[in-house]
Amino acid sequence: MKNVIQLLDVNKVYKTGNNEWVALRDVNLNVEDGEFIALVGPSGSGKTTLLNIIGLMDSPTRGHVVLEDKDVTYLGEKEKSELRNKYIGYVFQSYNLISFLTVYQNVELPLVIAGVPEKERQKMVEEVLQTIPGIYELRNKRPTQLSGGQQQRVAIARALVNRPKVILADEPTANLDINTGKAVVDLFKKIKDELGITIVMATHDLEMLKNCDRIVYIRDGMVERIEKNS
Ligand SMILES: Nc1ncnc2c1ncn2[C@@H]1O[C@H](COP(=O)(O)OP(=O)(O)OP(=O)(O)O)[C@@H](O)[C@H]1O
Repeated sequence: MKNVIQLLDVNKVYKTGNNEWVALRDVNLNVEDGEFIALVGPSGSGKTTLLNIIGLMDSPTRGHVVLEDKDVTYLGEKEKSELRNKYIGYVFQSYNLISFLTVYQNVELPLVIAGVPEKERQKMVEEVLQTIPGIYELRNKRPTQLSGGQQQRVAIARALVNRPKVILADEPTANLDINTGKAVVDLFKKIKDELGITIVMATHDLEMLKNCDRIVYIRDGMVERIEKNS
């Protein structure tokens, strides 16, 4: 199987004043095309830092990030942002929907930013609203009129709309009750199975691991162990 993401000896050191904090130490990880990976670890272990580095929102202090055979570690900002738009969809704990836009407009926004013509946008938004169960009928509502689970589904639709290769999800179930959280993880599994999209999800909730292919345990910025899910 082809690797979509490779992390090679990735280190991240944050400097604040005279203090240094090593957030990631020599992280090596390969993610295969179409895999569903969970990053698990306690608060402060480095999960968000790792997702930000994979998602080209932050750079490692040392080491390399390779996306589909291309070393992207030291690309310029412009190239990184182009890759981000075309390659990666993000899902956050707090949904990050824009409150004065409708569901439809929130999902459409990445396409507006990417300059996709209106006709094509309409087709792509309609398609993704139909792919994610239970949100098509909400398309004219605003985020504040939706439940947490519905908002997260809209955020997932927004992450999917530009047909990314990879979805990065940072604690996507943390604000949801257990059943709604499990439904969101089931949805990731469906997206992986039906669309072949690679998913990397950070979570500290061991109840959310059932659908994952591999579980990467992170502790103190290091990969402690990797387990295959049976
Ligand atoms: N910009 C920053 N400046 C300094 N230290 C930082 C910065 N961002 C993160 N850190 C530190 O790096 C460590 C890893 O943080 P990170 O957010 O990646 O952990 P996490 O596993 O995602 O935690 P949580 O589950 O609480 O979100 C933490 O100790 C954090 O305080």
